[in-house]
Amino acid sequence: MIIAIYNIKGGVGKTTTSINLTFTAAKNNKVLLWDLDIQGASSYFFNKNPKKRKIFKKSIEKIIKNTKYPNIDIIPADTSLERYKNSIKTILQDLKSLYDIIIIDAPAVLSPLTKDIVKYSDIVIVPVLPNILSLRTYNQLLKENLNKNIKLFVNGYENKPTHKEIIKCVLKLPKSQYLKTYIPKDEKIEAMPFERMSVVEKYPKSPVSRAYEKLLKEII
Ligand SMILES: Nc1ncnc2c1ncn2[C@@H]1O[C@H](COP(=O)(O)OP(=O)(O)OP(=O)(O)O)[C@@H](O)[C@H]1O
Repeated sequence: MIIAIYNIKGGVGKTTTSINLTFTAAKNNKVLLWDLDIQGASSYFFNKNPKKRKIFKKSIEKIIKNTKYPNIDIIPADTSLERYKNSIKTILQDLKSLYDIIIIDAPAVLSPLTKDIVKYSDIVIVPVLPNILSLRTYNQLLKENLNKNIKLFVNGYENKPTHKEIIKCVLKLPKSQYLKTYIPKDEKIEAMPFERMSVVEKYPKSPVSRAYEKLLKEII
């Protein structure tokens, strides 16, 4: 199954979600995390730096890196994303035969590449912050009509009136457009990059880790 984590808007939790879902999924599945964001934030968690790579000189399998986690492989960030032009569909088909779950950390732009990722993924999950503007950007993405399985979920939820209002707005959307699991705002998440560790790994029984488990279940 290919799960793309994407939003046109930046800073909404795409990398945070990619990393934590990767570790959650890896408990029972062989997982590939493909860091398609040139900033390389997901790669950073595995001590990998973005590279300029000539993908067409090598098959996709050759650029996959093992990690110290037996169930997690990664394709680290690549600064020359134009190399994937017109080839995403075939690449994803090839990768699908090698892994149970492929998680794509996609960049916050609406480009031919991200449109292809959205189009050829089995599900696109869209982290939205609990505010109206974030919901509005999600609608912009839906209007592109790229995939019928594009679902938002709220990230960074706090138990306060404005956030409760946003949840009410989400629950009024057609069921096909949202995941009902939301991820709470948690300081442990902000600390993740300091230790290059996911919260799921470090605090497996915390409410936020349980929320990621629930989110993955809902996705699958
Ligand atoms: N649920 C959460 N609770 C607390 N902090 C969070 C949460 N989700 C994300 N953050 C913090 O918000 C910031 C942005 O998150 P992240 O880097 O995952 O977003 P992004 O969408 O990948 O950003 P970019 O568009 O720059 O790639 C980070 O500092 C992260 O630690």
